[in-house]
Amino acid sequence: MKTPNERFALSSWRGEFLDPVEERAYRKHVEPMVAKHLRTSLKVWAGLLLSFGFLDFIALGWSVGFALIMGARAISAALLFLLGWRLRYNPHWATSGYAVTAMEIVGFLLFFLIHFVRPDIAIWNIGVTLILLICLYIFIPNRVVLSNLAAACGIVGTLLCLKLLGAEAPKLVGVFFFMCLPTVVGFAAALRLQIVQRQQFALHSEMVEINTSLQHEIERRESLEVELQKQATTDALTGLYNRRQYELLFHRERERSRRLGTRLSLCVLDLDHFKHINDTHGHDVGDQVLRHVAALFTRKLRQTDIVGRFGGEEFIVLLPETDLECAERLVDRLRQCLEQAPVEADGETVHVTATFGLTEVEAQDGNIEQAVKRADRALYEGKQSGRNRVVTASQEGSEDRV
Ligand SMILES: Nc1nc2c(ncn2[C@@H]2O[C@H](COP(=O)(O)OP(=O)(O)OP(=O)(O)O)[C@@H](O)[C@H]2O)c(=O)[nH]1
Repeated sequence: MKTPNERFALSSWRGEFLDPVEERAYRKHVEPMVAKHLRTSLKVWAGLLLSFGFLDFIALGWSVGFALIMGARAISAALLFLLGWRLRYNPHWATSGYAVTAMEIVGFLLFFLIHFVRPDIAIWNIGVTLILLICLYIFIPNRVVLSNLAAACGIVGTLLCLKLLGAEAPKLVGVFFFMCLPTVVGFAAALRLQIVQRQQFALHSEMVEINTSLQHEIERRESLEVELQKQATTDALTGLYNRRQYELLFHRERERSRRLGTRLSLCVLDLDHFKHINDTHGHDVGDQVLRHVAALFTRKLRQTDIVGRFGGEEFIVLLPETDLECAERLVDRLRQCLEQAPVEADGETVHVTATFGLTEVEAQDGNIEQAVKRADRALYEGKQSGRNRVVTASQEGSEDRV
């Protein structure tokens, strides 16, 4: 794993990232903006080329020389427009810099023609070359190496043209130094700009990475919180509410039924001879039976009914908006369902029954314990009188239902 300093190290003379992966990422990042600016620059370049033809016409009139220069201008402008159009579909050409470098070299070659057709404006031609040299570093975005190459073509070509037109060595040396000046200035400015832009990109990338890892950390902590919350409120084996959570839900439901004046019933149930199931079929099968019971009750009851596991093989069901009579019918249906739905576990069929103790939550019940105690008493009676039955706890005593 590279450190940020290694990843974002820059070449001091190319002004590009030494790491090719980072350089590619940077170019991709700036591609749309660079391609847009380059397209505008190419249009301006082509417009200037064509409009300067007017000066040639004033100097040369309708002549072979004018036709040659205008032809060269028209070819250059057409190539510039073509490149601008292709950039729309290949925006990476802008950041790679090769296409525009080739265009500049072709442009220089056509420009050299003017030296021969209009030797009368040699000083003007050299002046324009000086401006072109500095423009190169703007036209080839983010690639000073390629700008240097195009500038070298421009300088060597201009000197060659002047030599062919008979310029002496001192003049050539003077022009050479003169042309080096904008080249050095353009190179230094572009290199500095390139380095600063890439440094900004490096900072931006680091920020994005830090943000992303922070986001992941937040998500991890959120899911951990959800998991902890689940562990704190539910029973790991059955997924039902545990005793602690059940007490909170009981209080909420009791308050609601008091406020709305509705009835609330509570049922405690205990599987019959569960120890025997464990001893005969093993603890794993016993666990499967507990899960089966939890799933069956959750499926058969309403969404508003609340099922919990109070530990061991004891379950509790809270039935909002249900009076004792309705609750008794409903719980007896549950009892029958359980009796008629044996558990298929590890190739064995295990018949399960349960005994249910039922009570209605009363106004004077301060907490769940009082209601559970009544239901437990009824449950105990049910166990005593033969199991697999619903026993209702009432003020006077308990009523049996088998
Ligand atoms: N497999 C399994 N067994 C459990 C779990 N919790 C408690 N038990 C077992 O449940 C059995 C409860 O046995 P008892 O309290 O004697 O009750 P019982 O055998 O159902 O008898 P009655 O309630 O009188 O019908 C014990 O053997 C416990 O070990 C559990 O999470 N998984």
